[in-house]
Amino acid sequence: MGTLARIAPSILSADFAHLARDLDRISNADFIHVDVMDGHFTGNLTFGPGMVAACKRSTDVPLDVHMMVSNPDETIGWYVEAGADMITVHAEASTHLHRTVTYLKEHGVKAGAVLNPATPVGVLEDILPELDMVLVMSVNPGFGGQRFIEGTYAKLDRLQALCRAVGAHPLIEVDGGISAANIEDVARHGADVFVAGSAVFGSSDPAAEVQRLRSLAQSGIDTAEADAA
Ligand SMILES: O=C(CO)[C@H](O)[C@H](O)COP(=O)(O)O
Ligand SMILES: [Co+2]
Repeated sequence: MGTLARIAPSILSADFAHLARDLDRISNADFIHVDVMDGHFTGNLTFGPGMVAACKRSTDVPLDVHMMVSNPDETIGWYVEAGADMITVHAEASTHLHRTVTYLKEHGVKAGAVLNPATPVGVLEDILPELDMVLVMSVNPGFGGQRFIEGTYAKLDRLQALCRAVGAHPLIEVDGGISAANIEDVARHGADVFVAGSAVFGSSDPAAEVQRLRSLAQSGIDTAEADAA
């Protein structure tokens, strides 16, 4: 079987006053994407481990915790304890990425690294074989509802080439400005996990939007795999 498209709605665009209801509305998602921001690495402040633990109590969907924080090594244990299934840390913020990835694996948590739009894929070359996921930011981190940066397509191509060169097979997640208008193209360039905040929660039927995005992404993945065969 070929690669499966996975949709990770970002609760950054949920109604925080009705979080359990909104999590229920996306129970067909593949991951719940939790954007942790510290007001320092990003110009915005969002969730801490209490929110991750609350999500864990409210949904069976695996939690994909995106840590947009300075010095992630200092606080990553909080999110492991809170029940994160996958944690991604920014390459720009982590001074000991190999140690962090090793720590996560030892604690049974999937490990990923994130690249800001201006960070070249080459910085991950030596750690790629250890990673469960690479998250490519297609906006500058901090806020939902931003416009997708078109240079992401070429960056995904470079990441695919690097993965092939080192024999690594991480999931490739893309985050920021993903919608029905571009998800098929993003999938054609090698992504298989798609974060969508405003597109999902801006819809009157979030579950139907998750399904629509997944079908479009799957068709992009299938096209790319047929072209490569
Ligand atoms: O990490 C993020 C922002 O830093 C969010 O995950 C992202 O922006 C999702 O929101 P949208 O789909 O509305 O762009
Ligand atoms: Co995110």
